Amino acid sequence: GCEVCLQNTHLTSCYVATFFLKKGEIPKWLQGTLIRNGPGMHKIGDTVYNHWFDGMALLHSFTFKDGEIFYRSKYLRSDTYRSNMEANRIVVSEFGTMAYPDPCKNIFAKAFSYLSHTIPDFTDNCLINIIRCGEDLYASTETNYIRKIDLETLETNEKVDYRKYVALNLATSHPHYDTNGNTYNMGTSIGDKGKTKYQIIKIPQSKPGDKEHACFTNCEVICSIPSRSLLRPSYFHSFGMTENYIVFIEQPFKLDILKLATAYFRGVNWASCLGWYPNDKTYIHLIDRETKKILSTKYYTDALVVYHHVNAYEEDGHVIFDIVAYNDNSLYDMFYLKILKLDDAAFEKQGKTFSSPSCRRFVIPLQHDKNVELGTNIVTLENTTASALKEKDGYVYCKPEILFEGIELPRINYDYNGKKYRYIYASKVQWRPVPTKIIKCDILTKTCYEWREDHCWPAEPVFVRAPEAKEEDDGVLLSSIVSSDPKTSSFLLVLDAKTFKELGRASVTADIHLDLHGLFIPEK
Ligand SMILES: CC1=C(/C=C/C(C)=C/C=C/C(C)=C/C=C/C=C(C)/C=C/C=C(C)/C=C/C2=C(C)C[C@@H](O)CC2(C)C)C(C)(C)CCC1
Ligand SMILES: [Fe+2]
Repeated sequence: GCEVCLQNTHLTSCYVATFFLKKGEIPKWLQGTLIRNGPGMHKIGDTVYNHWFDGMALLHSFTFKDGEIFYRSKYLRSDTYRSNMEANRIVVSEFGTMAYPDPCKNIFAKAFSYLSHTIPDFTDNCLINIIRCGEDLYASTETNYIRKIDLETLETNEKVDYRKYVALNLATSHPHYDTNGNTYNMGTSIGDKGKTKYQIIKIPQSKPGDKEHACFTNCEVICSIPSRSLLRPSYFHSFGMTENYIVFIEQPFKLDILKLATAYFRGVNWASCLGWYPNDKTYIHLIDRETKKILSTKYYTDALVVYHHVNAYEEDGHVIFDIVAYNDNSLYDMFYLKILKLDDAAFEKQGKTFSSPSCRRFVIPLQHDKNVELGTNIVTLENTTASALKEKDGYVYCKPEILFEGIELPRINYDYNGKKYRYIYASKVQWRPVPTKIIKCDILTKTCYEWREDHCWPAEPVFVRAPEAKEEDDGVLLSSIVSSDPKTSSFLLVLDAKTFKELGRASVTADIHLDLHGLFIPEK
C-alpha cells in the first residue's frame, strides 16, 4: 500500500483478529473496547480517490479483557462500499472525488441523471467517527446517513437516514452526550420550506425493549438557527455544550448551495463547493438549552476556521469555550493525496502555505451593564487575556486568548465536558501531513508533556478515567501507533495520563491504518 495514506488494499476481503505481544503493565481495571474509524482504502480497481477523507471507512477495535488485548479491523459494509466493490471501481462521490455511475454516459444522459436527483443521494461511507445513541453505536460521516455497527464483531447493520426523522441534509460527526444518556447533534437543513437553517437535535437514550430506531423516532429539534444566508450556510464540524448553553460558531467557511446543486453536472467535487470569505465575520451563537432561544447579543470575532471544539463551560456569568482554529481554510487542501505523497523536501515548500492551528479561548460575558461605554472590555473574569468589546447595535467583538500553538485532534476527560477543566490531550502538529507526537496540555500552568518515538505515528489520544478517579487526569491515555518502519510492528500505547509515562504497549502483527476518531466503550 501507499506509504502515507496506508491503503490496506490487502485487507479488502475481510477482517483481522490478531494476537498481541505485550510489554509493560496494562492496568487490570482497563476493561472495554476502544473502537475507531478512519479511511482505509483509497484505490478500487483502477480508480483512485483524490482526497484522504474519501477512503473507504475501516473500523478497528482494541478490546481489553482481564489483562488480554484483542485487535480486530473490518471495512464498513456501507452501500457505497458494496457498490464500489461490485463495480470494481469508484462509483459513489465522496468529499474530494466526484464519481459517475456510468463512465460512458454522454452529457445529455448526465444532465438527465442530474435533473432526476435534484439533490444527489449522498454517500454512506461513514469514515469519521463513532457515535453512541444509548446502547447503540453508529459509524458517522457528515452526510444525512449513519450506519449502525456491532461493537463485538464490527459488522455493519442498518443505515439510518436522519431525514426520515428530522429536517437535516448534513449532520456533524462530533455529537455531545449528557449524563442521562441523551445524545445531541447539530446539522444543516437546506432549503426546507424555502429556508436554510442549522438544527440542534436531541436523540433520547434508547432503552432495552424499545422499538427499532425508537431513539430516532423520538428525536427532537431543540433549536433552529436561521442561516445568515439562504444559499450559503456555514460549514461546521463540531460544536460546544455547557450545562446551560450550546455554542455554535457560524464561520465564513461556507457551503455554496448553487455550486452544490450543479457540481455533478459540472464534473467537480463537493470540496470545491466550500468557499472561504476572509473578509466576513465569524458569529458566535449561544443557545439557551432551557428556553431553546438564541441569546440576542451579537457576539462575533474575526474570520477563522474551526473544525474541533475542545470544551466549553460557564464561570461567573461567562461562557468560556476553547477551540482549535486556523486563520484560513487550507487544512482540507493539505489532505489531497497528491500533497500527502510529496516527499519531505517538496512538502517543506508546499507546507509553508498551510496555516497552523492554535488552541484559542473565547470568554463571552452573558450579561453587561447597558450603560457601559462603547469600546469597553466587558469580560470581568480574572486570569484571562480574552476580551469582549462592547460595540453599538448589540454587537460584542470577542478576541481570544491563545492557549497553545500547533495542536489538533483534541480530547478531554469527557466527565469534564461542559465543566471547568484543566487538561487537553491532542496531536502535536508538525510541518508534515502525518502525526508524530501526542501531547498533554495543562491550561492552568500552560505547560505540556509530549510523547514521541522514532518511526511512530500516533493517532488521536483517547482518555479513559480510572475507576476511583479523584483528579481530572486520573486515568490512562490510549493511542494506536502506526509504525512507519517495516521492521517494527504497529502497537497500542497506554500512557499514564497524569505523568505521561508509558505503562505498557501491545504490538499487533497486522497493519494498523492511520485513522481519525474513536470512542472507548467500558465493559458493562
Ligand atoms: C455530501 C456533501 C458534503 C460532504 C461530504 C462528505 C463525504 C464529507 C466528509 C468529510 C470528512 C471525511 C471530514 C473529515 C474531517 C476531518 C478532520 C477535520 C480532521 C482533521 C485532522 C487534522 C486537523 C490533523 C492534523 C494534523 C496536522 C495538520 C499535521 C500533522 O503533523 C499532525 C496532524 C495529523 C494531527 C459537503 C462537503 C458537506 C457538502 C454537501 C454535500
Ligand atoms: Fe473531527
